[in-house]
Amino acid sequence: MSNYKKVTHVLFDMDGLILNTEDLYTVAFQNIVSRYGKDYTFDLKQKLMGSQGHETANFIVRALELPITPDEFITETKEQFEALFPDAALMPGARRLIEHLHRKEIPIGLATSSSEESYHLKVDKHHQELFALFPYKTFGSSDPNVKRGKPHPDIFLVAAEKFPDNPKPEQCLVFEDAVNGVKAARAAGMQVVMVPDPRVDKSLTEEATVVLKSLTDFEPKLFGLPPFED
Ligand SMILES: O=c1[nH]cc([C@@H]2O[C@H](COP(=O)(O)O)[C@@H](O)[C@H]2O)c(=O)[nH]1
Ligand SMILES: [Mg+2]
Repeated sequence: MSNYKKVTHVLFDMDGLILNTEDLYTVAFQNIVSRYGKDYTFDLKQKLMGSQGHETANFIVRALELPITPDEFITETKEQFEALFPDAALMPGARRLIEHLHRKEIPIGLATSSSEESYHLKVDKHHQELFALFPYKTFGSSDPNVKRGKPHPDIFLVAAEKFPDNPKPEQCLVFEDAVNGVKAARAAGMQVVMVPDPRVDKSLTEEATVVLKSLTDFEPKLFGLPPFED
């Protein structure tokens, strides 16, 4: 018997999963903390991936003992993001999977911890057509219904409620790159396909239902979704 349960709806994380914005966050944050002689290590980054903007600012200012306020940190990030995010590239396999599910009329939703403003910076220049395929979008840092960032389940529960036919959590499959995102999806009662950064320690990927090196390796049939035809 298969360990995987059939799903009918799919929710996508964005940063580091559809778009390679994680490398850009690393550059942006390193540029800022370098001004104060600090390092934005992967260990610190992992703790922040999936959190909301204000949570990130509070955490990083405290963790690195920066001599600025969280609001000042947010102001500094804006300049970096405006320079870096418009040229964000797609992750391998993201376009093929999203277009496939759309073509097969599987309901898909976006569940990003980004703000709506940050979403537009990342998408408007090069990726509008692809993201137009998502009829339902949830922006964690902008949506008052998403009270807490990942690893809390709030965002996936709010995102699932947007589907008009009210799927149960177990009918939803989540795609995530981050440890906090996987925890959030599991806490919401959903199965989750994880495509982690290769630097993530294996012991931190164990909560995922499936762990893949790339979205190109995903087999929809495992979860009762229509197979690729190419
Ligand atoms: O190096 C970082 N990556 C990502 C984040 C946070 O994670 C969110 C993206 O999470 P997700 O992939 O779950 O949408 C970003 O909006 C940002 O707040 C961060 O703070 N630092
Ligand atoms: Mg992500």
